[in-house]
Amino acid sequence: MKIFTVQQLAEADKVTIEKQGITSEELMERAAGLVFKEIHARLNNESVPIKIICGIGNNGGDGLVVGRLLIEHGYYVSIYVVNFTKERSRDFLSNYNKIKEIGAPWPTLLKGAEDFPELHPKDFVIDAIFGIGLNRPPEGWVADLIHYINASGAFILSIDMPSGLFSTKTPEPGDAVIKANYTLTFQAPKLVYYLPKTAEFVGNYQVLNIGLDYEYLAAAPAEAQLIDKEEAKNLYIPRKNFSHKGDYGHSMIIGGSYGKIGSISLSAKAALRTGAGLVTIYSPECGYEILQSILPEAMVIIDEGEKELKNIQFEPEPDVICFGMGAGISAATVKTFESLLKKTKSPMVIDADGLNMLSNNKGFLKLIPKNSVLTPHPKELERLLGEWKDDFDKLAKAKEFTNKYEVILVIKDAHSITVSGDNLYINNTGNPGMATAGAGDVLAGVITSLISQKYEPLIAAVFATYLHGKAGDIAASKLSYQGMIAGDIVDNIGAAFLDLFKNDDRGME
Ligand SMILES: NC(=O)C1=CN([C@@H]2O[C@H](COP(=O)(O)OP(=O)(O)OC[C@H]3O[C@@H](n4cnc5c(N)ncnc54)[C@H](OP(=O)(O)O)[C@@H]3O)[C@@H](O)[C@H]2O)[C@H](O)CC1
Ligand SMILES: [K+]
Repeated sequence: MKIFTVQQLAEADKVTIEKQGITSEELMERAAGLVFKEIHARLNNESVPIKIICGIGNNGGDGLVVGRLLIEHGYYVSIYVVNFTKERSRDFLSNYNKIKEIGAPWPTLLKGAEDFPELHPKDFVIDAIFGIGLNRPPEGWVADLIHYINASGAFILSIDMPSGLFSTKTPEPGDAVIKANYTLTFQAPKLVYYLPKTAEFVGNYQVLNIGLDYEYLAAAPAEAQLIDKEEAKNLYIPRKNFSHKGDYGHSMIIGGSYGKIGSISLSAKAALRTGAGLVTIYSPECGYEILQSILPEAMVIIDEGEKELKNIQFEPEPDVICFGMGAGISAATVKTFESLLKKTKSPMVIDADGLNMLSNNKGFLKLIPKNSVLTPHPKELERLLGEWKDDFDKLAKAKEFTNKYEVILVIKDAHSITVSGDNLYINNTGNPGMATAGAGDVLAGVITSLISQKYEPLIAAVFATYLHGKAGDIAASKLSYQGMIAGDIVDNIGAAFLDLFKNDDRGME
């Protein structure tokens, strides 16, 4: 699903009104009508006190429409208007008048802290103060009102955006931003729903399709792509009936050191479970017996170093090399990594200590084969890119980095983001149970395996991140967030593939 900028959504609004021959008020009625429908379906005429806090723009207008429809359906509703200015949007005003037309009392005007409504933990608060029109931080008593709503303990449903949350910057601690339990948003999710410092304000969310002009949206370049099952399914390459292991490539997993052999075994097992034809593990000598006994499906080549990699030499050349898990950063390992980078021509996957070595030796960056996939977690990313001001600055720096070195970055987080040039792919699978040792090693193995099966490196990165998260979700559904470990992610990669085609007649082919 495409994620658009606020400017694109405003433009889509205009185009829709023109092409569909409707008024902006009709579009508001349509959009807010969908919000009402969702609330009605959930509350099912329950007699919960509903308090709608409206601004004076179109977000407030949405709040008024929702209020009118709820009143007409017999709900117990109080509507408030935050009077931070005398200005009113046109569609706000016409819907303000409609409240009177249905015989309901006028909304209560809030002019300062003395007017704040009483709020109780059992109330259902609808936040319609600011939407995507926010253009400066809320101040004074309006900011206090936002803090007051947050502190009430009531259930908060935000319309379109939690009020006070900008679409292009992250709040500072203490800023006035509604902390929603749920957000109902129009047409497309917003980038801030997925970033570490902003997602917490959004709560759970749902996207309501308000029928904005399809042609405009299809042609508009996406700010980012959200990767869900539909998108992931389109990336899948079916396996041929007449094929052999050579068709699915040879992955080589290089890494490990004394006490950290488990990491490469997880990557290798993940590569096998993702469908690689052949997997070779290249390890220090101390890994030989361990790896041969725990993973009979993999071949093992050992380095001359007993406890660490010292002189990486192998034959034949694999289709793809994954480097770094558990490798350590000793001087000898750094040196042999440098020569590996110099002699490798095809895209690599670089993870963990491989990334640390790149950060410590920035001169290595230009040696990375084009189109390689780097998979840093936030700390590793910071070492690579330097400090950033906020999540937006981080993404700008990441784009610059991938452009400069012609590589692909998978920024691992709750919503991992794959960055390639100016393109962002936001993953929508995964869960907090995956914050566990070895989960990253598994991801590196999945990406490697897909590249060996001739997926383009960018597609491999995006698809692997989806599958890895889905495998984690399936593992968590059986074992809990706490009880799952990285090996369980590996064990459910197959189920993640099957899930792609659940309820689909075509099956996996
Ligand atoms: N296509 C769609 O997605 C549709 C969206 N709808 C809804 O419309 C809002 C956006 O409405 P808009 O009127 O543009 O803006 P807001 O309601 O978010 O804000 C209103 C005005 O408030 C002023 N403002 C901004 N920041 C502050 C602040 N910190 N303090 C005080 N005032 C502020 C600003 O006006 P100024 O002239 O004062 O600058 C805003 O314009 C969208 O989110 C949806 O809810 C439609 O209903 C349907 C289609
Ligand atoms: K809002």
